[in-house]
Order: sequence, then C-alpha cells, then structure tokens
Amino acid sequence: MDLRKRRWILWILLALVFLLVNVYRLSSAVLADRLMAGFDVSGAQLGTLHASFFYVYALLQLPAGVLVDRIGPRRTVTAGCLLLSLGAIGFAASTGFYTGFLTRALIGVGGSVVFVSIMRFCVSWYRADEYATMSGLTVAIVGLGGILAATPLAVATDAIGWRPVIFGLGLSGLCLSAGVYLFVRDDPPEPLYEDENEKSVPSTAKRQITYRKRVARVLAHPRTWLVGTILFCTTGTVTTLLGLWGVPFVVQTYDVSVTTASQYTLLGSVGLLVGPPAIGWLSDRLGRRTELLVAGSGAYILAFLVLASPGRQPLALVAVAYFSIGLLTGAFTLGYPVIKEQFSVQTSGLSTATVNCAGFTGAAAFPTLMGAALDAYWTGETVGGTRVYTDVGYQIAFAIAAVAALVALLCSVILHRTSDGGNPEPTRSSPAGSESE
Ligand SMILES: N[C@@H](Cc1c[nH]cn1)C(=O)NCC(=O)O
Repeated sequence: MDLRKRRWILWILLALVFLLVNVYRLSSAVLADRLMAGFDVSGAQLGTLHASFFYVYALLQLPAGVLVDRIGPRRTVTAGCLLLSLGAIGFAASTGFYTGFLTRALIGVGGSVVFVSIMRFCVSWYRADEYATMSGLTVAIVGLGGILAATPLAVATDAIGWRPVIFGLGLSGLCLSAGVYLFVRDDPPEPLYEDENEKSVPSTAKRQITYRKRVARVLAHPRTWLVGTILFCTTGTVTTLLGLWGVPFVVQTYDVSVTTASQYTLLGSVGLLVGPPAIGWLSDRLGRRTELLVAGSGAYILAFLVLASPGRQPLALVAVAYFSIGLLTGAFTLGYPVIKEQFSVQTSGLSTATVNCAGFTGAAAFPTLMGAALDAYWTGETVGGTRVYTDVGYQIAFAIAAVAALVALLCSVILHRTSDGGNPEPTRSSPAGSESE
C-alpha cells in the first residue's frame, strides 16, 4: 500500500485509542449520578475518583516520554491500551470506592502514554511542515471525546446501563491494542520523502550523546518552561471551563436547566474539534508558529474577559466566548511543534511529554484555584446539594482565567522575540543523530 495512505490508516488506529482515553476521562459528568449510586460514594469521593485520572496522567507524562523515546510508539501504545482497557473492565465490575479508584487510576496509567506516542509517530511518518496540522488533528480528538462523552454516552447508558457501556469500551480497547501491535510501525519501511532534509527520521537512529544528557537539556531549556507555562495556563483554564465550572456558571447566572447549559460546553468542545487542526494547518501553510501563538493568546484573554466582565452578558455572547475558548486551544497546540523543533528527534517524546505534563498540572490546579474564588463568594445556599455562587464569584473566577491567559500571552511574546521567528526551520525534523538543543 502507498505509504502516504498507510500512515493515515495507522494514525486513525492510534487516534481511536486516544478517543477512548478521552471518553473515559470526560465521562464523569454524565455518569456522576450512576457512579455515586453504583459505588455508594459522596460527591467529594466522586471528585477524588474523577481527579485520580488527571493526577496519574500528569505524573506519568515524563516516564511516558522516556518510554516512547526508548521503545517506540507501537509497543508503548499497545501496552498502554491494554492497561487502560483492563482498567475499564475492572471499573465496570467495581462496586466500591477503592476498587473504583484503583481501576480508574489504571485507566489513567494506560492512557498517559497515548498522546505522546502519537506525537512521536507523527515525527517519523509526517514532514515537519505537516506536524502542526497533525498535532492539531490529534488534539481535536479531545474535542470529539468531549462530544461523545456527552449526549451519546448519556443515551447509551440510559439504554443499556453504564456498566455494559464501559465494559464494551474496555473490550473494544483490547481489540484496538491487538490492532496497534499488529499493524502500527514506528517508522516507515523506506523514506517517505526524497529530500534528505525532509525524510522521516528513524526512531532507532544512532544516539550520539547519552539520553540522560538529553533529559537534562530538555528540562533546563528556557523554551521548555515557556511552552510549559503556556500549556499550564491554557490547558488548565479550558479544561476547568468545559469540564467543571462552565455548566454551573450558565445554570446559576442565567437560570436555565443543566441540559441547556451543557449545550454551551458542547460548543466549546466543537471549538476544540475545529480549532486545533485549522490553526495547525494554517501554521504549516504560513510557516509561522509564534505569531499565531501571540494572536491566539490575545484573543483568549478577550474571551475570558467577556465572562469576567461585570453585569450579565447576553447568552449569545457567552456562547461565542465558550466556542472561542475551545477554538483558540488550537493556537496553544502550536506549543507542541515549537518544542519538537527545539530538540532532536531522539528526545521528542520526552520534550512533548514535559510540556504536556505542565498542561495537565494546570488541569489539576485551576479547578481548585477557581473553586476557591467561588467559595469565597458563596451565597450560603445549596440547591440539590450544589452550592449556589454569586455573579461576583464567577467574575473573579473567570478573571483568574483571564490573568492566566495574560501570562500565556507574555510567554508567547517572549517565545516569539527570542527566536528567529520561532517558526519551522527550513530543515524538517532534526536529522537523525544530530542535536539541536
Ligand atoms: N494540551 C492539551 C489540550 C487540551 C486537553 N484538554 C483540553 N485541552 C492536550 O490535548 N493534550 C493532549 C493530551 O495528553 O490529552
């Protein structure tokens, strides 16, 4: 089969595994009532159960990066998918908090390796000026997962119950794991491109300096910290809006039902589905990265300022803000190509994983930070066990997100000004065995 067609089939296979990861990680909202009843847990315990995935995910990013650099994406995703599917089957069979916690954590362990492995696969199978598009397409799977984990998951669990649904997803994961092992290859069997600089780079390329030194260079490089801070601020705020406070804000401020409010977060997921591939594609076509990062950060601040401004904005404007916040995630996704282009191919798993770890640390930190602001302005009332917050509380919570977006803008400006454009270099992925750090 033509290698250019084959790489798409392989990417889709890997993307299906990443889709499973995202359905699991975003499923708690829809399954909340059933999980509380099924595991006999309180709201706080359910929160811990949900968060266990993110803590494990963030903690394991660095080991995941090292693993994929060492053994390649095929074996890493096969093992990851196997573990997360066994975790899902165990979760479906759990009846108590501890088994629920452990099996959900196992889903996090297996899931933690998938995104960095796909990014490493793309380094070998795609040109550098296709990499931003591929990063965007891969991040779009997060948006697709958000959409599937909403109404379709709710309909499926209503029809057959949550345990059979999760069990079925676990079984399909086992099949996918076998598919990845049988069909995916870490590198194309022959170079995909004629130009020496454009050919894909074997993941088994000869190492000239020790991996330990490469790790030290990645961790010490200012760009790692700049991109890491951008992802900390933006992944943190977008996941907190779409995954946590976005629905209560609309319900409590505009007095609409949860179903109506969830359509606004759904719009955010649609933005996340469309924005990263579109902005990634634009970046590859224009040969520009950091300019788009700067512009995207500026617009991201504005979107949060709409939500943070005093008075109640029209719901249509709130809808535009939610959609834009998802869409603009595409600009921050350019952090992955920026960091990949900074380091050699042999360290690309680790460099991607390091900045992704920062993103998910943000996803763990911002819910608490914004929640603390909301608690400080709590009305004192609870409805159906849920605290009712004031408009001022929400404005301050969103102002925190706007300040985080400002920090992302400052880092983007520094990235832009400290690079020769910060854009894809004329050479594609750094040639095998060379060091660009
Ligand atoms: N940088 C994030 C973007 C994101 C995730 N959720 C909301 N935004 C990302 O997609 N990382 C990849 C991953 O590991 O899931």
